[in-house]
Amino acid sequence: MAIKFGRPIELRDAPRRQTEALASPSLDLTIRMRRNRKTEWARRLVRENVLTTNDLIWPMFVVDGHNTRTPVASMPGVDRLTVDQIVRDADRAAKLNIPCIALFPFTEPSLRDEQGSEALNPDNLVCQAVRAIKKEFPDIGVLCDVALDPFTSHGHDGLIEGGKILNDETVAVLVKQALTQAEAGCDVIAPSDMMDGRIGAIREALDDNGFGDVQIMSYAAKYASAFYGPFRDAIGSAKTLTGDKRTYQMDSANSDEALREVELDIAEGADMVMVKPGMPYLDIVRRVKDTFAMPTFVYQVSGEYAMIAGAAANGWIDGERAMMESLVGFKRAGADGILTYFAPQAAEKIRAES
Ligand SMILES: NCc1[nH]cc(CCC(=O)O)c1CC(=O)O
Ligand SMILES: [Mg+2]
Repeated sequence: MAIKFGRPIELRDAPRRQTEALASPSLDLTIRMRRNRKTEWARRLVRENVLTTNDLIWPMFVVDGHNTRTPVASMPGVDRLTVDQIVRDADRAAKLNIPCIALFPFTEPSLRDEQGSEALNPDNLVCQAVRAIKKEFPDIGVLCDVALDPFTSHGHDGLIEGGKILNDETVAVLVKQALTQAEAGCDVIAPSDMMDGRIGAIREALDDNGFGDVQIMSYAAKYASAFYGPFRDAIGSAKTLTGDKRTYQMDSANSDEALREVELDIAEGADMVMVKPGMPYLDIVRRVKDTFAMPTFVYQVSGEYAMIAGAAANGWIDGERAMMESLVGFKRAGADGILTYFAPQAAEKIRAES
């Protein structure tokens, strides 16, 4: 229906109501969009997208020690947790009906080396946390990040030689890291490293080693982003990172390239794909969902969290409303689920409103 001056063109020549000269100007509108917004019940009735707790994946930071929660300065409200505290928050996640949690370690600097060897230690923090969570709460999903940056002295996701990140050599290590995590009981392997070919290599190794049921969520379209800053504080790689990650993570100017990345990861065996970061890349989420109809996830990363939480802490925005608006925005863009540090707060809000 075409509209001209507020009247459908089809009605252009229909007789208009005779309005006497009114004190206030009255537009002769057939269509008034505001009718559907007039009350809360009407808004609820026409609402197109809903955020539920089923949409949330809660990322957590693990640190060595006992019974300690250490705040991450650049992520107000987020702590690094010792394994016992991780189990406590897993309990909270279960009670809030959050389906899945994601684990990231803060590795002791003395355990970091050029090769990221600690990634392959079956008793590293992530593996300890996975075992502890799975023992208490076998029904909650546990997702583990595959990449070397929490374990390398240089803070890169892969092996380096002469300043260059090696692709194929790194993939061989990532495969071992994934097997180590699967052995510990991880449900979802989530490679965030952006090496080429790692999804296929990990899928094959999982299948060959009796882990055919372990899922892969690929960080398929992951951009080189300034929004990862607070995360690097949280895992302690911000200070040590040499250079940037632009030779392996995507250029933020690109969109078609994201589709090629996602297509390859699907072909290599990814069960779910992810776009990261979130808010500046909603167009990518929409294209990926429309093109592939895959379970599509989005990561609202640390810098996005920090922007909202930081502004809210200063009283500059209503943090709770900004949080919910940003999260439903991901649903509107086509995401099936969201990795977000707001997961517990959002779940509590959803529960309070239902
Ligand atoms: N493999 C690293 C990794 N896995 C998840 C994040 C970022 C998450 C966030 O910022 O919240 C990063 C950062 C990076 O690539 O440097
Ligand atoms: Mg790729």
